Amino acid sequence: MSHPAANTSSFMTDFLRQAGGVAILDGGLATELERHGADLNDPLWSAKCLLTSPHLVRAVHLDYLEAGADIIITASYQATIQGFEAKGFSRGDSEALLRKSVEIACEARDIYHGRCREGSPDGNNDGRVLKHRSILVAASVGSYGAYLADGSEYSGNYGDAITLETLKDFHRRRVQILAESGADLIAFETIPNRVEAQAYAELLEEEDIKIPAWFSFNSKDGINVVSGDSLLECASVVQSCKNAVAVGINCTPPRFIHGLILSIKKVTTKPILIYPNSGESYDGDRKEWVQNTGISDQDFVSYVNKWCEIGAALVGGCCRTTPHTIRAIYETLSNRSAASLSSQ
Ligand SMILES: C[S+](C)CC[C@H](N)C(=O)O
Ligand SMILES: N[C@@H](CCS)C(=O)O
Ligand SMILES: [Zn+2]
Repeated sequence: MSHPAANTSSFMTDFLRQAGGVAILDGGLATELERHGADLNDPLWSAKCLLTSPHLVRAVHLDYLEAGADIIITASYQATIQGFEAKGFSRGDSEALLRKSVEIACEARDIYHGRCREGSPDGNNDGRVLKHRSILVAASVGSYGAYLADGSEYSGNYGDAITLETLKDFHRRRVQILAESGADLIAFETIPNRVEAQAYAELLEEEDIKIPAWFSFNSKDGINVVSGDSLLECASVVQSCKNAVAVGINCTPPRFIHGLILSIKKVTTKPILIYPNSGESYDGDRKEWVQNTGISDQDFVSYVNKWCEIGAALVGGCCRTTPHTIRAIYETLSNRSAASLSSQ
């Protein structure tokens, strides 16, 4: 896709129109990597697979495309130049690893489009969605708290030493590299506080970043973002950012999403994105999810139509959701468009 800065205002609305009104995001990337045997108990978390198992990252992207995702999110959530350098990589190699996360996702998209061309004309594709369509690659940028690798993205409390300027400097080079990597947009995800959203917005402007971005916050009370900062203020920062093409919530329990969409709607005209986790909670010391607090795919998906009715325009899943979740969202939204067509 071509997307000079001048087109930013219509970038997402055009894409959503092509997708039939609602676009489907992928589900948990790290979750799937672990399910396939990857050990993510590492400061780089899922980005460790860029070093050890890029083929697995590509396979998981493909699984999500075949489940019906229109947008795939790269394995760069916890890929930072600082994190790679701490492992002994040079600056150049660290930057190359960031680019590699995007290359892997673009390869998966190419392979997928090849499979669509070869797909069976009778539509019998072993349960895979092989439908030629525009697919976006979103370059993930996890927060400073994610880099800390202790689950700090669920507290957002960075201490007084971390300022707007510190955060801009922390993210600057990474954002520049990802913006020039061939990705279609940047996904600022699991943003835990207002100052980090402000840092991203200012960086996009200062560095004259040429691709659009989405901003996605997380909440643990259904009212504010996890740090306790006002969601309305956070979403207003995004509303004022001209490169921002969507604003929303990820990695947050599904039961909170309805109220959060209603809040965001009060302060934005931008498309709203929603990709909740399963409702389980993360133990950052053990790098494990605490079970028994989550919900089933059926329960998750039972919320989807309602979220779209009240304004969600991009819907997927975050941690502990899988290609099954995305496939179920795909089915639900297909039934929804069929029903609205037959009632016209
Ligand atoms: C979104 S959380 C589950 C990511 C992993 C966390 N930053 C850690 O390193 O433990
Ligand atoms: N894109 C990341 C988000 C973590 S909150 C992942 O799915 O692993
Ligand atoms: Zn998540």
